Amino acid sequence: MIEFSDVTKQYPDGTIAVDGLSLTIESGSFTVFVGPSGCGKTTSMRMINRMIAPTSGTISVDGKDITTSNAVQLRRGMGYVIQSAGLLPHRTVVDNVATVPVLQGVSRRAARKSALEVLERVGLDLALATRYPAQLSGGQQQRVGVARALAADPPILLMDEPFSAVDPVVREDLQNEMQRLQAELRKTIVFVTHDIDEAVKLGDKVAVFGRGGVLQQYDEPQKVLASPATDFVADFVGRDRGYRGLSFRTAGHITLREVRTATESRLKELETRTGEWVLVTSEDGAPRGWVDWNGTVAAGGSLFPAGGDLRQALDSAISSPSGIGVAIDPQGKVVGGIDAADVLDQLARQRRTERSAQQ
Ligand SMILES: Nc1ncnc2c1ncn2[C@@H]1O[C@H](COP(=O)(O)OP(=O)(O)OP(=O)(O)O)[C@@H](O)[C@H]1O
Repeated sequence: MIEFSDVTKQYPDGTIAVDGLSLTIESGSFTVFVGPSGCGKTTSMRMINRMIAPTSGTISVDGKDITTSNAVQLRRGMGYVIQSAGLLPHRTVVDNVATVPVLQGVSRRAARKSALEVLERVGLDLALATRYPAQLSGGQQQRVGVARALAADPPILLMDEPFSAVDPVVREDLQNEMQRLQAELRKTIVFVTHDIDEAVKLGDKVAVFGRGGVLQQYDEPQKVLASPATDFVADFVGRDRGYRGLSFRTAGHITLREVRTATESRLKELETRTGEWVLVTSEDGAPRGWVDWNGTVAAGGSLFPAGGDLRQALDSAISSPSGIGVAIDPQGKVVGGIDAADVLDQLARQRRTERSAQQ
C-alpha cells in the first residue's frame, strides 16, 4: 500500500506542483494519475521513489515512511518506466533487461536467462533480443522498457506516460498487453497519463489532478465518468463521457441477430432483395466485408467480440456500412449481428435495474 498524507511540493521558484495530496493506493491495484499538463502528476509519482522530496507531508509504503528507508533500497522495490523507454543505447535488448538484476548481484548468465523470460512475457519477439534499442520500433522499445522495469520483480511499478510517444494502434496493443500482464502479475501500478481514455481503460482507480496540483477526484473510472466530483473533472472527462461509460457495461445479455452471410467464393451466385445487405465471410467464417443489393462491396466496421461491452457493441453497429455490427467468437468467426437500437435498449434496461436496486 502506498499512502500520501497531506503531501505538498513547492519548487524553489515558488511553483506549487502538488498541493495537500492525501491518497491511498491499495496493493495490487492499478492506479492512474490523470490530468492536464502541469498539474503535478509526474511530481507526485517521483515523490514515491524519492526522486523528488516533498516540502511537507509524508509518503509511506506498506506503513513505513519512505524517508526512513535508504533511497537505493527503496527503488529496488519499484520498477520505473518512462515515455522514451530510457534504454541504454550500447547494450543489447537482453542486456538492457538484465542490467538491474546484474547490479543486484545475479550472475550475468542467470540474469540473461530470466531477461528472456520477461521479454517473452511482455510479448516481445525473442528474435529481437540481441538487437540494440535503435534497431527497434518505438512500441518494441516500450515493451523492453516494461520488461526492464519488471526484471527484478519489484512489487511496485511506476509508469510515467509510457505509451504517449507511439501511434494509436501500437498504443492500444501496449495497453492491452499491460492489462493482460497485470491480471497475471498483480503489481501495485501507478501510471501517469494525460489521456482520459487511457486512464479509464487501465485504471482500477483514477486520480484526476487539477490546476495547482490539487486532487479533484479519486474514484473508480466508471464513477469518474458517471458522477464527476467537480466542474473541472466534468470538463476534463469531456463530452464523450456517456459514450466512454458504455465500456463498463456488459453487452453479454443482448440476443444477437441472425445475419445473412455468403462466402467469398459464392458471391457471384448471390441474389439479394433491395435494401438487403449480406455479410461476406472467408471459408472458415471470418468476416471480410459487406455487399449491398447492387453487388457493391464495402469494408466492414469494427468487430464486436461476443460478450464484450456496450461501447464495443455500439461502435461495431455505427461503424458498419449496413448498420449491423458483426459479433465474432474468440476464433474470429461470425456469430451474429447487433444493431444500435439493441445496444440502447440494453442500456435502458440496465439503468432501470440499477434504479430499482437503489430504491
Ligand atoms: N524542477 C522544477 N522546478 C520548478 N517547477 C517545476 C519543476 N518541475 C516541475 N515544475 C512545475 O510543477 C508543475 C507540475 O509539474 P509536473 O511535471 O509534476 O506536472 P505533470 O502533471 O506531470 O505535467 P506533464 O503532463 O506536462 O508532464 C508545473 O507547473 C511544472 O512547470
